[in-house]
Amino acid sequence: MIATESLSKRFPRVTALDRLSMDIGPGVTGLVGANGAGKSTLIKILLGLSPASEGRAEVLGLDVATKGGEIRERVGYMPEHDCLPPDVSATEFVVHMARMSGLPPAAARERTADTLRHVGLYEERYRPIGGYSTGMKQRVKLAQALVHDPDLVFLDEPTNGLDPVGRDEMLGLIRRVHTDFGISVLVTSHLLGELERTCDHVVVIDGGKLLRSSSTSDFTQTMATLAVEVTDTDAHPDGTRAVREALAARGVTLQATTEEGLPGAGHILLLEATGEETYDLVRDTVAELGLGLVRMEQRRHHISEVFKDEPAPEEVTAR
Ligand SMILES: Nc1ncnc2c1ncn2[C@@H]1O[C@H](COP(=O)(O)OP(=O)(O)OP(=O)(O)O)[C@@H](O)[C@H]1O
Repeated sequence: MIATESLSKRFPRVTALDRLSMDIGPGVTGLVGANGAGKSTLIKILLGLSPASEGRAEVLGLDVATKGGEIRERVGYMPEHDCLPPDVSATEFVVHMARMSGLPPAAARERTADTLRHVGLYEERYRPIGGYSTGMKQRVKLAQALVHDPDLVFLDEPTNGLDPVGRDEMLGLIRRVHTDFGISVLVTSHLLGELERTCDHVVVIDGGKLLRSSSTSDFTQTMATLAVEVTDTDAHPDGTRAVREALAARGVTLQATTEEGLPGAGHILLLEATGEETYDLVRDTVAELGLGLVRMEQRRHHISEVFKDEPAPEEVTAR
């Protein structure tokens, strides 16, 4: 679907992409990187909107340097920032975008209604966009990216500005773009955790360089960290320590880091989760010690935190 070969983009003061080589197949792929990693720059080059300084890239087998127009006919794009006209309705806007991509009027109206229904905006479709919530605006942006039935969509930070429920809904919608319509997706985020749940494949970039490109299952195996926080009791005045010792005796790998927990509770224990059985083991251990479980959650990693110590590979093509 997407292939880049030693792709670089240099601005006068910054190298936004640095010899990036990767190969992305069909399905839902996450492009993860901290702010400024080069995600939006890569998307603009892949759409043929901005020239690369060096190297080459193909989207759907088309060279981005010469076939930008054809690429944009077959690829949908949801930009990161708010770019919606406030005084028109979702229907008017999406019909307009469908017409811009070449659909005749009747087909544009029909596809708009279908797409707005799919993104969950059907009831609200005649209200002006200016009165929409952030989540609704993100859905309009998603709808306009899908309306011309592309083979592939680029979604730039679609969960930005959303609360946890809105994020989950958007991630579910993105998954269905692929499962219901067979459209492949490249979705960017600065949170690896949320893409783990949605994507088949994850590409991580940092400072414009490729850090890693692998299937999501490979990631989750190495990344599943469980954060556990317990209360103290008279019998166990340092509850965290008691749990740590009991879990270590049961063969659970504990990570060195601890951090402050909620007021009144102990410190946070970080441990490696190998699967559902780790959750059961923690719950049973805490109960046997007579402690209260304040929280047990899978850690959502901030990408810069996870990868800051890893050396960047010279050139990696993983797929
Ligand atoms: N037109 C431009 N002129 C100069 N520098 C730019 C330009 N566009 C991007 N950059 C720089 O290139 C680097 C990569 O930016 P880019 O927008 O691609 O990052 P990003 O990963 O998409 O992050 P964000 O999510 O914050 O947009 C940044 O240092 C940015 O300041």
